[in-house]
Amino acid sequence: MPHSSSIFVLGSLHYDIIVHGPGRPRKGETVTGRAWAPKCGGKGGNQAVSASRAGAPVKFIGAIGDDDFGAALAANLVANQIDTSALRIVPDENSGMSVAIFDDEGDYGAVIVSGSNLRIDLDASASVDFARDSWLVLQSEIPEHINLAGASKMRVAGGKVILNAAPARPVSQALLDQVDILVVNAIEAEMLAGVPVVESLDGALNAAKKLVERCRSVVVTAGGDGCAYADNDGHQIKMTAKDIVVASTHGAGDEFIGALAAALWQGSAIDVALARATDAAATLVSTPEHLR
Ligand SMILES: OC[C@H]1O[C@H](O)[C@H](O)[C@@H]1O
Repeated sequence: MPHSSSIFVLGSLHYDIIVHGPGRPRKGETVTGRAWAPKCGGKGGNQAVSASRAGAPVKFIGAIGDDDFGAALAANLVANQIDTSALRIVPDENSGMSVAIFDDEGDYGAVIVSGSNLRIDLDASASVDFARDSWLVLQSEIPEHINLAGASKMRVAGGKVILNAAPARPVSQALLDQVDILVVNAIEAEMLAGVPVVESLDGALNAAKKLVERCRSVVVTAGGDGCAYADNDGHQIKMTAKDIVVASTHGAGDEFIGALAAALWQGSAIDVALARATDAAATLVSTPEHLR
């Protein structure tokens, strides 16, 4: 494995506010919550931190506003040994942010405001030096044309591309043609496959087999059950997750993606990489937010 290669995460940074309350308020209602906590997030940021903690060198390509939230998001990347030389400050825009409201059952709903994440400028990031044996990790929280430009550039350089098509939105075939591994959950799989997907290991495998018509290889996650993989060489894997007590599922998919990318960058075979990703997500989900 050449030392010049890295994992590049091109994506979103959000300053997350996590609210724990009795549930989401209805129209016109004010409810009293139990606790709140700030957290550095965004699917891109979370995946970068996960990959770095799993032992890979990570460079982040993104954009923050010139505000305290942006400064905190950048500092969090640096604290996690992530190279921020391709992180741009957009002077006239707010940093991205998200509010997630958890109910007492541990389920949540969230609102994200993209802000500076919509202003990522790949061309202005002179320090983006994609190389052979590198991996590019993308999500669906930034404009698709930026994902497509990044994916095309990485493929030309001879590297590999992972697209976590989250949150659910349509993805063009032009982008999927540049992707080596597509990772989706059941909801995202339904949108991309155009058929209902049952959240179970068998449901995930069926969806992965269907989505291979659109992308070379596909991972469909199935929550606490694990995940399934299929590729256009006919390989299929069902990976069972270990039983855990759920503390919070917030960011579980991101932990999975980061660990998957790190394992693949380290040269692991896909079955080993999926096992590591599944374990990493289970560990995160069983760890209370304040201990992460
Ligand atoms: O996957 C969790 C992430 O999604 C949203 O982007 C939030 O910012 C949060 O950190």
